[in-house]
Amino acid sequence: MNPSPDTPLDLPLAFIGGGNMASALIGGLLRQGLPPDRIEVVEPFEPARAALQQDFGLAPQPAAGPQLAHARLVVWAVKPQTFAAAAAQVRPHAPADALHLSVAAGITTDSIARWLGSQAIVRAMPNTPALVGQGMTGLFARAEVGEAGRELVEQVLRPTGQTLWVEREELLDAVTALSGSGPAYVFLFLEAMARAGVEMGLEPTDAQQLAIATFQGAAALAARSDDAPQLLRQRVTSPGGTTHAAITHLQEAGVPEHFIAAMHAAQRRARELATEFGG
Ligand SMILES: NC(=O)c1ccc[n+]([C@@H]2O[C@H](COP(=O)([O-])OP(=O)(O)OC[C@H]3O[C@@H](n4cnc5c(N)ncnc54)[C@H](OP(=O)(O)O)[C@@H]3O)[C@@H](O)[C@H]2O)c1
Ligand code: PRO
Repeated sequence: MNPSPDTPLDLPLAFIGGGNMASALIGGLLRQGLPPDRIEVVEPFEPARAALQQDFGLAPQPAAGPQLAHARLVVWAVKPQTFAAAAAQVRPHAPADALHLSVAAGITTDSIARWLGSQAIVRAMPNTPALVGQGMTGLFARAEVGEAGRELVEQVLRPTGQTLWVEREELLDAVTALSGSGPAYVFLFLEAMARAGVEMGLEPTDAQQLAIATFQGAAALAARSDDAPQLLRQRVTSPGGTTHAAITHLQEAGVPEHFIAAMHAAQRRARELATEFGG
């Protein structure tokens, strides 16, 4: 279980839950050359099973059973609310030495270890741009997970975008508030910018193109530049100009503070999920 980065992944995997996040990861694995018959999926929702079959040629099953007996890696892509019940169904069938990778928000590795009777657990917090290979995933491994296990997880996630390991598990709640939920903040801004553009007379498709290209361009500039975002912002803001008018309006309305408070709310919710559903 120690594949090099260039070796195509070829080991039996199981996904528990076959919804949005599972599909993003499975798409990446198949693009890497993993044969579809190496992937088992447990997914009780029939339309989700049909989509996995049609999109990826998989044969998902509605319930856990002997099909999980050979899984080397078990990926947990169920909602926090259903994790405990799913773990009780899977535990009798998953191999004792399998590595477990959870993408569930909030649910701690202590809870998962208790539910599964295993210490070999990595927690991941991906985001939906994983679907187009531009995701950002925060990772935390329990002390019992060795280097080979970490490398396996990185290989599974490589086609979905970037990864970042954190040393303390609680930091995953901050990752969740920032990059896990983050695409929704960006989409909210995109909606508002495009709506304003339409109010000012632009065609909806033109407004959308302008808004999306602006996000892509600004993000690419920030990623490639050595300068801080604050300096990049100042370069757009001519004294007494249009940007100054807009930024002044946002600051007077307290938008930056509200935005920071919103992210703290997301972090708090991640902690609440742990206590509500990790018992
Ligand atoms: N979406 C995101 O942006 C995002 C980002 C990072 C992390 N996550 C995490 O990823 C996890 C999955 O989120 P998602 O957006 O992919 O949700 P989703 O699309 O609803 O997928 C979860 C799937 O799990 C199925 N399921 C429920 N009980 C099950 C069981 N006992 N065994 C197997 N499968 C079961 C659900 O079926 P039913 O619909 O029938 O219940 C559903 O199809 C969550 O824990 C979330 O915190 C999501
Ligand atoms: N989607 C999940 C949620 O909203 C976790 C981060 C993104 O709870």
